Amino acid sequence: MLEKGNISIHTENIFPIIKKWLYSDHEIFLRELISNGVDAIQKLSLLSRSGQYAGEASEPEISIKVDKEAKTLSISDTGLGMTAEEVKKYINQVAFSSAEEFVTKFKESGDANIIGHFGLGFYSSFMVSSEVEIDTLSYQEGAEAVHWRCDGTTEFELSPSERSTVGTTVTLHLLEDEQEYLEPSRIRQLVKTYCDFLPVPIKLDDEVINKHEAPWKQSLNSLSDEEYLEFYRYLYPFQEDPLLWVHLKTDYPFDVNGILYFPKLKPDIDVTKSNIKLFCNQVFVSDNCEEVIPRFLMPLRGVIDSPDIPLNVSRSFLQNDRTVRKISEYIARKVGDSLKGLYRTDLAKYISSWQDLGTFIKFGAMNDDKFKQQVEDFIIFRTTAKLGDEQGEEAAKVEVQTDAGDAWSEVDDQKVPTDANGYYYTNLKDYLERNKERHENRVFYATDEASQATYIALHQSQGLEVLFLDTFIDQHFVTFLEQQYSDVKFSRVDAELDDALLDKDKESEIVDPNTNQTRDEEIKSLFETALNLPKLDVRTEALKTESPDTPPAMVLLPEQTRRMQEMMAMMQQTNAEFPEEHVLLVNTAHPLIKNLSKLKQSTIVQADGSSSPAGDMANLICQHVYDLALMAQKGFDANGMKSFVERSSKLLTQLTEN
Ligand SMILES: Nc1ncnc2c1ncn2[C@@H]1O[C@H](COP(=O)(O)OP(=O)(O)OP(=O)(O)O)[C@@H](O)[C@H]1O
Repeated sequence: MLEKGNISIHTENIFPIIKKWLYSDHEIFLRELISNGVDAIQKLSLLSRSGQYAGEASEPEISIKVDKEAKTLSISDTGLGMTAEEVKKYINQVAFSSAEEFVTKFKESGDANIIGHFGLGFYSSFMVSSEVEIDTLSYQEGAEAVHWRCDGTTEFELSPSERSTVGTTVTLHLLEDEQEYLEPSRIRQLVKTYCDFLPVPIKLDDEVINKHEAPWKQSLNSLSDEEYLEFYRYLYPFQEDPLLWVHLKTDYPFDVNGILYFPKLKPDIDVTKSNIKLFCNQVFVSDNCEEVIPRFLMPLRGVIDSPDIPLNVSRSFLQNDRTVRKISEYIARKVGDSLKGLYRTDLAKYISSWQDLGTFIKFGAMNDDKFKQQVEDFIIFRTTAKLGDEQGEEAAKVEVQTDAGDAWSEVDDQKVPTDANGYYYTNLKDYLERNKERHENRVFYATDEASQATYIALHQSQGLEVLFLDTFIDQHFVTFLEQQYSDVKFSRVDAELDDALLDKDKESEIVDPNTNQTRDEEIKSLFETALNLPKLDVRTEALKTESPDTPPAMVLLPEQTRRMQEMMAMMQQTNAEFPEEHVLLVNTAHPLIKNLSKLKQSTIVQADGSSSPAGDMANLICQHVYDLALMAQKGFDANGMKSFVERSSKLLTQLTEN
């Protein structure tokens, strides 16, 4: 027996406390022991490279052996080993003092989250073992192999060892409850989870069981697209391929490596849960990076590896840590840069990915001012403008000299790209610039192509450009944009009609010498009487377009009223009801309305005050016109549809009777 002694540990009953609180995380012991082995291997290779170790270094490897009979699990490395003095210093003092520190911290904070992140290192082996042995031979010249044994009390034994190769073997005598770690499948699973990307081969019964290449550690230009995709498929099997990716790599002022992927997003992305795997020096730490990356980056996937992210601290500490904040800003900036890069170099791909990228980018812009500044010119909107038709022709005229230098040929690769459905896209700046002359600082937008088709068509017929803001985030995004660009007003196509759509020059002839009513006033009161809806605002205007599709009337929802309604509905978590207060704009230029006016003039008020059949008919037609306008705006619910059908039949009957 070489030496017997007492491990200096001041916190009494430390074992039961740690065993209890670490219960759910027992498995991390393997990660800790393997990473100690990898550290030792890297230290030896450093010594060898700097000429401080001239001996023969064995092939770097970690070897795991299971002895089911003896109920032992051993982890061997070909690292630098330890002398007896080092065992006393590093194992008895350092390893155990980190355990002590853990208990103190745990007592202070009472935060169970620190457990998972706490590198208990060597000490964690006692969570699963009744006894732990170390056999180690230091690389140092003349060093003697040492055997250390401890049964989980504060007593240890140090004696000579048979070991003849430089390196360390840690042997665990597994507790009765922990025999699962004798199963090779369990060991494989743990290695795959925590140690897959460690830079050293890890062998189980002589077979390498880790991937041992970490793609994110490779230099930026060394990976092919196929390799990035392969890595993604490895991390997220059975998922659709990602749209694009960013390779992060910096070592100053902090050390961060990683690959982040933009997945194809479901419309209902969960922005509260991160899918990014956090590593520390290639050792897997956690499946989420919620404290480390900005919230808007949560939908991204991939890996972030940084030894500069403190792991042995609580969540709130992490969120307030300066380095972590800087890292988070760095990641956001890199993501912004990569989007910018794609926009500039491959607009067609950018547009085709917009469906998935858009929500994410808008969310980011709303949440992070720096990100917004980076991406604002790359936030694009589907537009009704036929950008390609104008610019495409121009582009087609561009001629370049061919390689031979003797001929000029036309190229049309400058064509404005569209999405798969042939739609064009624009950013806000270009939209405002293009439409400056006609409607300065005013943006017309639609939120639903189908239900707002009439309104969109009307705008298009007068050459007014409409943007589509039709994803779930756009309602907030419009408000956000108006705050950002305080001069710019957004109005939905059905909110009010621009002067460009109205014929303001038509004369207002007086039609009734008795009442002095103009034709417009007469139509207005005709509708008001027929509909009898006090909250409805009936307005008359002559719509400009000559197209036969121009409707006889349209329902308008003033922008602010509608937004209030939507906000209230959102707060109460209901669907916005169709507001009773809306505008019925009657198109006096429409033949139907002109005829209606004539029909009205033929109305005879009878002696008992009731109107003649012609008056009835005028009323019914007013109803019908209003119904059609409503239908173009929102459709009917069941009751609405029933009365619509009833009224229609009544009207048609009357028409056929006459
Ligand atoms: N396999 C090994 N080969 C050589 N030295 C080792 C080995 N395992 C542990 N040591 C020494 O013991 C020390 C304490 O190890 P321990 O795992 O408790 O803490 P750590 O690795 O320093 O930190 P952490 O708590 O992050 O794991 C190490 O710093 C190292 O010097």
